[in-house]
Amino acid sequence: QDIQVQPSPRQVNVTGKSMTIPVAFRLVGEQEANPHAIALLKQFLGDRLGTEGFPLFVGEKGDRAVRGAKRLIPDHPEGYYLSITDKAITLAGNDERGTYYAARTFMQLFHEGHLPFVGIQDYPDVRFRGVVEGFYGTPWSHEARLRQLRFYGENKLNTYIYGPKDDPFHSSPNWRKPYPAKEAARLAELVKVADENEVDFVWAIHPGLDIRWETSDRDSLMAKFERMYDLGVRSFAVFFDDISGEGAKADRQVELLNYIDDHFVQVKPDVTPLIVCPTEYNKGWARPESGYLATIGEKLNPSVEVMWTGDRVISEITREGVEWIREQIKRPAYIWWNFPVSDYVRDHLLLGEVYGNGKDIAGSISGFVANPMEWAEASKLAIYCVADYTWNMQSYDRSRSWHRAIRAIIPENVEAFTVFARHNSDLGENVHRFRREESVEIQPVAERFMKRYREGHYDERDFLALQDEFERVAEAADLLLIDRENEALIEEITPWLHQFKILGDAGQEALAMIKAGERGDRELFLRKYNHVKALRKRSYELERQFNQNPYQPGVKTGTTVLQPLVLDVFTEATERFNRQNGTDLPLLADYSPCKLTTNVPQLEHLPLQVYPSRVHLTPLLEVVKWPAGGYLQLELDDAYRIPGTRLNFDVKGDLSWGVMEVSADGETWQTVTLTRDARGRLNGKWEDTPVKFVRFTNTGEGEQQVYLREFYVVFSL
Ligand SMILES: CC(=O)N[C@H]1c2[nH]c(C(=O)Nc3ccccc3)c[n+]2[C@H](CO)[C@@H](O)[C@@H]1O
Repeated sequence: QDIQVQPSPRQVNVTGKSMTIPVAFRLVGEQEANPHAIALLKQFLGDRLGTEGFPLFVGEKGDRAVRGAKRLIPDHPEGYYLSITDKAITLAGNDERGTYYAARTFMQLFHEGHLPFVGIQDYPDVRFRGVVEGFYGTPWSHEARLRQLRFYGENKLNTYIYGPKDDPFHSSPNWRKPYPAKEAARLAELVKVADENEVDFVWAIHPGLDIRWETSDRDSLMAKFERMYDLGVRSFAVFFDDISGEGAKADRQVELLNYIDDHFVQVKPDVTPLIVCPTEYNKGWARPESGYLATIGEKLNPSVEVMWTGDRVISEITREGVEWIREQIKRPAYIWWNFPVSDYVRDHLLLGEVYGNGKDIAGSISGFVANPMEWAEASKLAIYCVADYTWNMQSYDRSRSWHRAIRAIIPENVEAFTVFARHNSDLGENVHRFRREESVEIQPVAERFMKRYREGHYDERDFLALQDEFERVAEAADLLLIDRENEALIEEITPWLHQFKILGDAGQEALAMIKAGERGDRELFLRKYNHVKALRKRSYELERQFNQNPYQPGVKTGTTVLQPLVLDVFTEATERFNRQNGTDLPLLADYSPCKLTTNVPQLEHLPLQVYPSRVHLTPLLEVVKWPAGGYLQLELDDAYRIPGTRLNFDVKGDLSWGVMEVSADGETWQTVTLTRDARGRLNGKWEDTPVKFVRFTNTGEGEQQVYLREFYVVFSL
């Protein structure tokens, strides 16, 4: 009998027998047991609960109701013993949270009108498990946070750290100020719901950007913690990440932290250990010569938890890595795992499996919290898997957990969401060089197909497999776009679903180009060719319309395997068509809002990096010989304001020989004033009237030799 419990329990003894769910239950131990566990059971059992009925014994170790199970309760924090027999049900916690978790497990055992006869002894590997809302970008909404806390209760996660970088009352400028009444009331509600779900609501403060090491700021911080305590907060953190200067000084930080610990945490009867995110929070940044970590290890009160992101800011957590930091800080590290956070790849969704962290780290860490995406519902896939991983590492199975997560999050559209998540998991190139697998199953088929297609003899089975995958992509997008069971999730991912639909259609049409070309059906080929180009333009327009942000605007999907495959098939099929028909159809499927024309030979084939609201010329390493009268012109697909142009030719002295101009019609031109910044770059802007053309011309007498270090144009409607 497959007992499926999330997270995977440690020890399960099944008899293979079960009973029909009793029509009535009788709670025994209600007065002594964890009231949240009792409330949960009452809500779940509803009118099955009465004074008569099948006995359900609930309580903590030492309570009368479960004294018979005392020896069977695991002696671990949050551990529990659960037993279902034909005589009675026992839910016995080693502590209050253990009882709550026993109730959560009990609820999962109801299956198709039956309850299995089972004995479970269970407890978590990692002491503190959960989420740190610690990303840059739009903080989660209040409703999203409420849903998160209930999700953590369902998945035995016991920690939520509130630390959104862009909350001005968490960080600068208002960390010293109390929250306004409305925000304060919302935080109080979050604390209440967290408590009901046995989650520690940890309020974090991020003072380091402008803290002054004076009594006044220390008192401001203590006062803020008192305000948060009045709202019900019983767990606190101080984040010193991503700061420099005065705020980054280890001895000052330690002095403040020890003061808080001594005069607030240790004084209050019900506050959990203080947590700090240090400034040197990963090994890549740790500088032994700075003595920063040594100061933390030697001088910071041992009761203070110290966070750590691993060998790098974004990295997999290894046994070697956690042992190293444990030596430095003289205590087990409290892991801040930067996944599935996507605030540095905001155009991507990270919906893939949770993998790469050691299964042997439990004994060397005190906590493990995941930093999620700004997309709260979409982050639940990874959070569900982190709950499974941190509860029972040895039994963690990345694929099993991921599939279960999808079924838990969107049970009515499992297949469609599985297809969608499979192709939305890698980050693409990024500043942290952190990558994830994507499109794993179809990748070898795609690679083999393209190789053999280019060689002139692809396998029809590969063709059909790819066609089937693109059909599934298109189907999945449409099914999910009409899904109403998890509207909050669909609302978050809708831009990506539209992009996914376009990808599915474009893939099918690109493959149809191959068949049309093979049959010599020119008319059909051209129809498919034009359809793919239209789809790519729609994709571009969608990128400009949704998810606009100053960092990675736009909507990327299938970027590791499927998108490149569409472009490769399109190009190869078009090249063959051109050869067979003596035509010169452009080979690029990608729509570009910008066309480059120039009479400077070295710039003729310069690739453009086109983003939803700016276009960059690819820098050149060699010297560019720019003749007198030489020009470089960008023609945009529409009329735009040009809030920013920048060029850096790395030339000393002024650029009096050149002029930057704009035009609405390509006939009448206006000069753009360029000002040199501290780094010698020339910046300009044109916001008076929308223009379609931007050009730079050598209006001097002779050839100029420059380095094309940087040339970009920012445009906005
Ligand atoms: C501890 C930590 O990761 N802090 C922040 C953080 N900091 C960084 C940096 O890369 N910080 C950095 C890099 C270079 C120079 C200064 C700061 C990444 N992240 C996370 C992912 O983007 C972000 O969500 C998080 O708030």
